[in-house]
Amino acid sequence: MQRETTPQVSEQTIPVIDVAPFITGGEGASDVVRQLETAARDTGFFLVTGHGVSSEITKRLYDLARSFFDFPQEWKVTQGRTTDLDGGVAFSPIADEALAATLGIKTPGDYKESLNYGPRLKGGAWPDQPAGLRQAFIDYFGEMERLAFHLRQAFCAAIGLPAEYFEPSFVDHLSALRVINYPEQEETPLPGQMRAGMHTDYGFMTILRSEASPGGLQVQRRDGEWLDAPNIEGAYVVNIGDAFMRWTNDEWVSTPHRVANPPGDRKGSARRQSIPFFLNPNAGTVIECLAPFTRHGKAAKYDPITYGEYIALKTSQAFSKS
Ligand SMILES: O=C(O)CCC(=O)C(=O)O
Ligand SMILES: [Fe+2]
Repeated sequence: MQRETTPQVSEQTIPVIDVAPFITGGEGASDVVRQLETAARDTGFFLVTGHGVSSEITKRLYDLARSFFDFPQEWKVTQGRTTDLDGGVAFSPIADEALAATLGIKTPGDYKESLNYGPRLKGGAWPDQPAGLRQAFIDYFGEMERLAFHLRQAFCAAIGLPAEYFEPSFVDHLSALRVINYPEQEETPLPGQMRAGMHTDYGFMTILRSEASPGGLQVQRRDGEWLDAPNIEGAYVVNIGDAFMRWTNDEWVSTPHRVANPPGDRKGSARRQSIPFFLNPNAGTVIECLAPFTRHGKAAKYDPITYGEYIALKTSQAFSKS
């Protein structure tokens, strides 16, 4: 389904899509594919329900990460600070990262702290408390891999590619799982400082477990206005990343988003914890305009690049905030 014109801004919302008919292969699967495609072209953001992700595994990771963040700062900063272990953990303290730097915008570091893990990413030794933290990351990572597999297959159906087209790119994939704690803000943030500055995600797609809170996820519309992402219990927010946008010749969009500060009167009651899973292909994957996006005489906008080269560039930008 090819769209001829840019949608009117007023049509731009973040749809909620029940993906169960696609996953189970039932009636309505093609309707799911159509809804996903429309969302991926219009805002690049949608919520999914009917995804089959275990609520027990989600809750276990949420609760254990929360216990970790409750430990004193002096102890946390000694955890996961080396980078010599595949599948280790990395702790990133408040203001360590400024996401807006990836868009060339200079801001103070984001008002958040996070725990980061990927089976093929380097990190440090896991803390011995809270017990079960590592296993909770591993189990949730598995849940995300399963949902991501179904979504990739649906994307292939939407684009007109064989269902398994992307699978070689996800052998030994470089995906990352992050739990983010946005603490209550006792003090007024520095000028320009946000919970997470405006950015796009780097990779293929992100699957986010969000949380309703004053000061939450906002998505930028084409006219520059910010939409609050809806919060639906048990739903996941999915968005297209830059690498996939490039793969589709910019037809599927990676949309800027940010996490707003809580309003002044809610500073002390606005802790928020989110869990993004960044789905990334393996380093050798060549990102090169997919054939269906050069139909009708359209030219590929970008040269081929390996994902390894691409991610190295993006990451170095995010951590150079001075
Ligand atoms: O916490 C959120 O809701 C979004 C975080 C985010 O966009 C990111 O870490 O890339
Ligand atoms: Fe993001």
